Amino acid sequence: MMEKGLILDKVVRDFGGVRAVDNVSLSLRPGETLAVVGPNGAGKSTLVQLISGVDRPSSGSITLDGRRIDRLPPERIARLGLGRSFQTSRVFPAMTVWDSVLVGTHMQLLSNGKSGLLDPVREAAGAVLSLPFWRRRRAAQEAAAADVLKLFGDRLWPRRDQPAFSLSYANRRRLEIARVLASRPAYLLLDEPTAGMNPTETGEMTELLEQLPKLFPQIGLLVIEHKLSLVRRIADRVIVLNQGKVLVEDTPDHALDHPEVVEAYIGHPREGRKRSNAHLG
Ligand SMILES: Nc1ncnc2c1ncn2[C@@H]1O[C@H](COP(=O)(O)OP(=O)(O)OP(=O)(O)O)[C@@H](O)[C@H]1O
Repeated sequence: MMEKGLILDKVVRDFGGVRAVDNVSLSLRPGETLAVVGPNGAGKSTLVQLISGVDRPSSGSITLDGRRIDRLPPERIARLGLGRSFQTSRVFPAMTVWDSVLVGTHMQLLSNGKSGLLDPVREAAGAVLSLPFWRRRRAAQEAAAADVLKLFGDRLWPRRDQPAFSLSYANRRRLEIARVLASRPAYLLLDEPTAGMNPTETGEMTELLEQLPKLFPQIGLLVIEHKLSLVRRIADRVIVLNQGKVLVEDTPDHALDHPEVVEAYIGHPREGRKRSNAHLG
């Protein structure tokens, strides 16, 4: 039977003499939020690149819903249902907020298509002649785009006609997440979603991430994040990486209060939870 989930089995990535990812096994199931944390150089970014197909493991395997993906290019992996955001925002600068999110809804069509491609003649005819199938689909896409933009409160919806380049840094990051959400991925990989955000913006993003499993109950969320207070709030499970290896895998409180984890983060074992919280959020 097909095993549902994103599954890494003994994944290794060597760069010359440096083993950036060392025998990492993990699984993310539909409906689950998994956070991956670790100090600088732990291998988090390399892991993201491997899962999303930007880089290939030196050994080991990665499967998505039973299908090997570790030799597939990123766009194929995206069409199989893995959406991702980047550490720095990657939006189309001249496109409006609205059109950017509509592009996301279009990605969903591609991943639903059997071959991953739409019939160009039918599509062109639909658009030029405004055929019923095309109008119906367009209306559904517009409704989906509006729903996703409204998830971000008044941050994006009132700015929907603005080009992405005119947005603040935080709004560009929100837009990137909105676009990938609009593609309705089965699994969503968020690479430091609050990087560069101030405490208010981080708080809003935390609330949104808390809401996502309620809004999209089947989505599997994999979040790479430095802010451990956010991780404590959103994650069902936490994997702590250190020097490429899985140091601990547990519930947030157990994982983040584990003495080895505290030591890996701050260089010495902590003396009490209160003190560790000051460092570990
Ligand atoms: N392309 C590369 N060539 C050589 N070494 C690399 C390469 N990419 C990563 N590394 C090394 O692999 C190790 C893990 O790096 P990685 O960027 O994955 O860690 P990280 O946990 O994402 O760190 P940070 O939190 O600082 O982003 C580091 O020692 C890094 O120097």
